Amino acid sequence: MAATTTLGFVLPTGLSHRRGGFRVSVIRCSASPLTSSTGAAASGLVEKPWNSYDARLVLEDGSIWPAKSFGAPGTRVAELVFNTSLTGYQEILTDPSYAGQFVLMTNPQIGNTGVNLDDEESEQCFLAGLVIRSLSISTSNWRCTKTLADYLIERNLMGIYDLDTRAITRRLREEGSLNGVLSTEQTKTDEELLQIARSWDIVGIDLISDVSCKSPYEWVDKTNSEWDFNTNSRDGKSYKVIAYDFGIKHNILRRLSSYGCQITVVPSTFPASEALKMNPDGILFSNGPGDPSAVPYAVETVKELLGKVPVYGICMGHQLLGQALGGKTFKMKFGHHGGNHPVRNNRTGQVEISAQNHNYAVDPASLPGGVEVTHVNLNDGSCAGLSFPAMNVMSLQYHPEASPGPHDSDNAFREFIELMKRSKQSS
Ligand SMILES: NC(=O)CC[C@H](N)C(=O)O
Repeated sequence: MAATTTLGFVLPTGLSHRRGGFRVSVIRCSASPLTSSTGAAASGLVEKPWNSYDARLVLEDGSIWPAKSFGAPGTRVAELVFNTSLTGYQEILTDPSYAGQFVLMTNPQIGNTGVNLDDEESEQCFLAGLVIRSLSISTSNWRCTKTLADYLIERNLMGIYDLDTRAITRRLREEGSLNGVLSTEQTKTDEELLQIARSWDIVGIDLISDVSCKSPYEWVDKTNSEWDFNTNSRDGKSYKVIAYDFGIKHNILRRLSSYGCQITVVPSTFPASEALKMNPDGILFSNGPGDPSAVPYAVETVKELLGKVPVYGICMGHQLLGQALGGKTFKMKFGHHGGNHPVRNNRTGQVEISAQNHNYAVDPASLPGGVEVTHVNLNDGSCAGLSFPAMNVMSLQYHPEASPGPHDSDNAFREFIELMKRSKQSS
């Protein structure tokens, strides 16, 4: 049955939603603009120092969010997630784990520190677009080399503002993650965009192959000496580590390097047999985008390495390890994205405030005996870390390297060094 929308459109019949349960009508939602480029003097508002034009965010539940664009033009489909970090938008923009996603920042004002070359977490921006309430009218920071708007345009990345990010976040918390379409194309109707959002899915897609490096390389950069910390616990020894790049963030490599690791980064498809021939002291499985159950080849590689050498998994790496140990992963309602997630370290009883970015998790009930849940997310009780001492395995669902976020969990890098040291001594 065709349905009439609030705008008087008639939705094409057969526009049924794949998950069901959503309202069929298209609903236009609005947020009063915080800035204006037309009649600025008359209204008393400040003239914006960027070019903006109309844009829309259309969500698969039928809600339409008129907005202004400050980034690249175009039409993109992706999964919308919200991030509660107060700052660190540049690290978020360059975190390859966000491939296939739009990131909505809950902090209402973004852009005031601009961007710089040092805070990049990878060479590229892989996410599909940035959604914010308000773009800072002025940019001021001693490290700033460019405004956020110029950066997005240069990287052909979409960015929109002037929409009610608080209302959208509440919707995501209630309904769960939603697919959506961001568009600046006025020729496309709301219904066409809705159709695109509803016929796309992130589940079951291998997003790792697009973000992984194409050939092995050596990594040497440490954390800048001015900003390094936890330096007392270093023993000056060097450990040879192979880092599997499933979308690796540079700060994982900087922290490993600061702790004395000599690192070779290898592509996601690098054969386990070749990795073992390089005789590493340890192997790191990195973070990465998308559905961990959609990359069985990576799980196979992890399985082949288990028990041969100490291994450390971070986020996607943790999820691959969970599967390689015999467990299952599942999609969470809206995931964890932010720099303020409390995690309990079950071994010490201490609580760490952690940086997180994931939509999937390992189901601890699916894991075999002997695998220990070492960390628990205190917001929802989900599994945040694993250990399997018999095979020298450790993993975290979150980001001990921060960037952006607190450094409470940095000690996990020292634990990996200890694991490699003990294994070396006993062999
Ligand atoms: N940061 C990551 O490695 C993300 C892991 C995975 N893609 C998820 O969303 O759960």
